[in-house]
Amino acid sequence: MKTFGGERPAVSDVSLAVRRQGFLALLGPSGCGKTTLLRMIAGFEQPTGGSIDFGGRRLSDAARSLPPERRNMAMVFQSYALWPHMTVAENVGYPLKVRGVSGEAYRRRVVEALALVKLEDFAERRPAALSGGQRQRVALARCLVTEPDVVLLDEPLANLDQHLRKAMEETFRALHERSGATMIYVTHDQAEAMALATDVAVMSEGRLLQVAPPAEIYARPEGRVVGGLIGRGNILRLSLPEGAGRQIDWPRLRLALGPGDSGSGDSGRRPVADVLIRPEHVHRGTDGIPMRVVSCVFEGERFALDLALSGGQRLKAYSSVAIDGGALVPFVIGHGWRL
Ligand SMILES: Nc1ncnc2c1ncn2[C@@H]1O[C@H](COP(=O)(O)OP(=O)(O)OP(=O)(O)O)[C@@H](O)[C@H]1O
Repeated sequence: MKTFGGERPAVSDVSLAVRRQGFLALLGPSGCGKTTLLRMIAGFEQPTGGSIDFGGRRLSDAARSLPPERRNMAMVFQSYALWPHMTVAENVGYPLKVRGVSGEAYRRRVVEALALVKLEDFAERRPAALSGGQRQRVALARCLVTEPDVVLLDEPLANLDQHLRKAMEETFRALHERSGATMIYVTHDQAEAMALATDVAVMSEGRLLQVAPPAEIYARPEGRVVGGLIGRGNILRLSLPEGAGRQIDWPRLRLALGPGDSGSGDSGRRPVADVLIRPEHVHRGTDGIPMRVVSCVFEGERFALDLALSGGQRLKAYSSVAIDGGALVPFVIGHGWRL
């Protein structure tokens, strides 16, 4: 828990076990407390309640806190904070100098760290002569040179363009495999989190909502916030019979969407539930129910459809062919997930 004196704590009720050598992505909207949690793990902030342990050792609680330099962790920030007057090799070697490493050991470790991020040929350049992605890789090498147990990354790709982000994702994945470090990665980009992480933790308003591997959190999100944040899809309000389970199949969905309810969910006869429908589970089919195609947008590899149900609720779907806007077409929903 961390309170800065405001009414609501920046972080509260976060109980989280990070898998050793795992890659945990901390995901959530702006201001939800991701950075504060990361800074507490690093030792830059002290919790006002609760505690943080690492490998059986207490790092901090409200009474005391081990200083950051004694945690064997390294943090990479959004702004790379490289020293402009130093070469790439000098920037990377700086943390070793501070620790009193010199001579052959110093040279070997700088070369190894530069090789990890594939910047061996740039050792003598100054940061000003590098691209954004290369600068970020220098910052990464500087953080890995001390062989930290834990690498903390605060939106490290936020300042890069879309193309570079993709390339850097590859770098992160490879680095995670080769370095053996446990990584904790803050982002508000869910696609990035899903692509990189072994586990995704979703936060909202200072609280931890769910922690699970990417495929698990995508298929079985808990609640509207996680369902709305992870992947694409729509949340329908549907009246379902008691004990319908979490995975709702097409016969049940058809009944809930059928004449009478019309998908409005306000029949008043049965409890109303939030059901997440992924676009890849919505298909054209003769045994489907008619939906109005509101728009059909070409996305390169496919068309993205916006569909309106008779009760007014909306669905996304994909199609390999274009469908005229305004057409009334039967669609089947393979299954949905009750949130
Ligand atoms: N030093 C501070 N003093 C007072 N309030 C703070 C401080 N640091 C953070 N907060 C508040 O704590 C809350 C969580 O902030 P935090 O930076 O952890 O969010 P975040 O999820 O990392 O957001 P973003 O994605 O925008 O960086 C916010 O309401 C913020 O205003």
